[in-house]
Amino acid sequence: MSAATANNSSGPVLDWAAGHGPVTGALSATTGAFAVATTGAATSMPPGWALAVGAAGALGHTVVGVRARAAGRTLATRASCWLLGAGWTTWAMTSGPLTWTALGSLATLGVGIGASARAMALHEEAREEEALAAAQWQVARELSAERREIAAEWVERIQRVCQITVRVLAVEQRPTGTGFSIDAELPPGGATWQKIAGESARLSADARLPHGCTATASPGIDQGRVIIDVTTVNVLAEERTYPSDYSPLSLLTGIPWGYRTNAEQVLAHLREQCALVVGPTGSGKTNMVHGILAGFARAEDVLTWVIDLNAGSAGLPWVLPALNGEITTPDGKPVRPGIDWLAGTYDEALLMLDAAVRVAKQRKMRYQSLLARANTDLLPIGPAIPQIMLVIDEGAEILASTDRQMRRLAEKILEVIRIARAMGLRTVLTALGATSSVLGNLMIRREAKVRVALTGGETEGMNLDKMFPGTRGLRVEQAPYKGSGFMGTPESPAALFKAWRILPNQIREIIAATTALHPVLDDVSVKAAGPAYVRRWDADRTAWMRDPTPGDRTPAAGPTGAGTELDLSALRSDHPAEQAPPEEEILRQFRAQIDAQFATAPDPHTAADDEETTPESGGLNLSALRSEQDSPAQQAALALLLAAGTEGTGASAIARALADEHGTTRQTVVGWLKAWVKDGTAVRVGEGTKARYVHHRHAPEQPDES
Ligand SMILES: Nc1ncnc2c1ncn2[C@@H]1O[C@H](COP(=O)(O)OP(=O)(O)OP(=O)(O)O)[C@@H](O)[C@H]1O
Repeated sequence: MSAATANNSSGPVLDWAAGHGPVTGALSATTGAFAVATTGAATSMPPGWALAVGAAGALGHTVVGVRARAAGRTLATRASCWLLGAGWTTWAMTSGPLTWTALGSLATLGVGIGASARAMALHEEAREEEALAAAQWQVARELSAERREIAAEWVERIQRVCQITVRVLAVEQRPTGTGFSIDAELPPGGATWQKIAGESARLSADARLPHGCTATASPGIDQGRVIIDVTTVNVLAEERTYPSDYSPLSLLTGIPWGYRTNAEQVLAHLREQCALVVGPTGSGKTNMVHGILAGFARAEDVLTWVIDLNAGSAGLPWVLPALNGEITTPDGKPVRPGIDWLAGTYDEALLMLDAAVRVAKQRKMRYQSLLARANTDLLPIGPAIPQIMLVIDEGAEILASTDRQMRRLAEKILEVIRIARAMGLRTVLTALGATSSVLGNLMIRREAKVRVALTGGETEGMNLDKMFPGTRGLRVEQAPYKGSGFMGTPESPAALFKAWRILPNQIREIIAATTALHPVLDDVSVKAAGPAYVRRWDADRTAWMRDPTPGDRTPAAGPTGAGTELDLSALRSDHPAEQAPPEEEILRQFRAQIDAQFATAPDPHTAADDEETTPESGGLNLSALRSEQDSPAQQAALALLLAAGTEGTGASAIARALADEHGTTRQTVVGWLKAWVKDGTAVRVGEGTKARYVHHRHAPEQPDES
């Protein structure tokens, strides 16, 4: 009976597990012992029973304590309470518990237990923490046991497959749980990381990795080390949209073009390199070009010029929403196109390439002193002197063409590639196939080392060995998904990758988000590029973009629905009542075009200022100027004003720059500047001889728009 009572932890006396404080704990031990002793004496219980009660109490406590994860030393104290109590009980039962000696000794025992328990309370707290740390250490130990297991497995595998005995220094597991990386030391005697890289396919097969997962080797911290990245989850199979972080990028720190099998971004470093993107029809090439243009749009030191002779389809989604005034910045201002120039026709492409060659040559001459000062032969590219990235869709096919006209374009493309590296003009060429006419070209082989092969499951014309010479173990079947393939750069050896999916809506979002980021072409380059550049958004030059061939457009449903595209005649009739009056709509679109033409977004006049927009009232005076005085000289002057950035410029400087080509006098320029200040296009800053004019985009504060 007593033993049963002792084992019953919910009993009134023997309940040690119910959160005793130091005193009640001791009391409960002593009173419990007293109760058993009195009961035992009264019922003539044999003294051995009491000992059994104590032992049972101690045992019960240990079990409960273990369940409650009490610290080891606390358990010992609790158990000893029981054993002490049990010893007293045995003695008292034999000598009679109600003697003073017996009671006094029980009280002493209780106090002793109480004191010990008080000390224990403090100790317990510290001990709990210690225990927690120990538990964590245990987890870490188990983790490193897992790492040790991975290390042992791969040392053995590399030995068996590559006949190289490496020593693993570290195993890092990816937080995303998609695989791990092994940092290993190569054995002395000439083993290289390339030898392991060459056996990638066999290692992957040996490890029975899922499809799309690889074990790839790359150089370690020095030539005696190797990093082996093992992917265990196939991230290439899933569709990932272009990251929604549109923060500014720089060409100098690399532009992300997609992600690797370990879900890490892969960067293209294009300050000196050209790029070649090969992808057969349906592989996701157009989508990838959009991803590339998105990256360039985010770069503060890049202006993108696009040539796409397939009706400009690669570039149109980056231009039309801005040209048509369909989108605005978050604060309601019109936006600049996401690219700086789009050539969709042969003639426009020729103009662009000629301008590019002139820019390269002029930069070389005019920036001599800058190069000398900076002690470099590479033009210091930045927001003030941006790099021009020429993206030529199916450019490789232009290079391979035997057509006489195409050969002219090809020669100019090759000239840009050949002469313009130091001066900050580089190309991204796409190709339908990695044909020998593309890769056989020495200039491409030498200058275009940023390479992408989009396979999308296509095996035809996919000569990966030629695309990525020196890299073995790449197999087309590893990348059967659209938008996936291989990418290699001088910084990042060729390996599996996938481009992000990007849809027209996101392109529009990026155009709006990056409009203020785009640099302005430097003065030297604007002058070199000449009217061909300054007038690139002219109505006659962009007429092809506005060709109303149905279905040949981006999904351009504008804010007012049907009729918002640039079919101006359509705007004059049949308007639903809720639409803006046709005149306003026409003017709004006209403004947007002109704004885009001069790359002058944001428009100082919002749609609400429509009374300002009639030519008579000045409005966006560029419109008025277009009709009355739309001269190349004036456009060049405006371009110079823009190019002058926050520094601004003056009438004399502009007149000097225009004198040779246009014969413009200072007096004329003064007249223009005054008109521009009046209509808000320019802001006059400084006084007296320090007075200068700043384009409103670069003005310290937006000018008052009234
Ligand atoms: N990165 C990607 N992720 C997921 N799906 C993609 C990706 N890229 C492309 N796709 C899919 O593949 C289809 C074809 O893509 P895209 O039009 O870019 O290919 P393409 O090679 O340019 O073909 P075409 O030359 O016929 O236009 C897309 O409609 C889309 O469904």
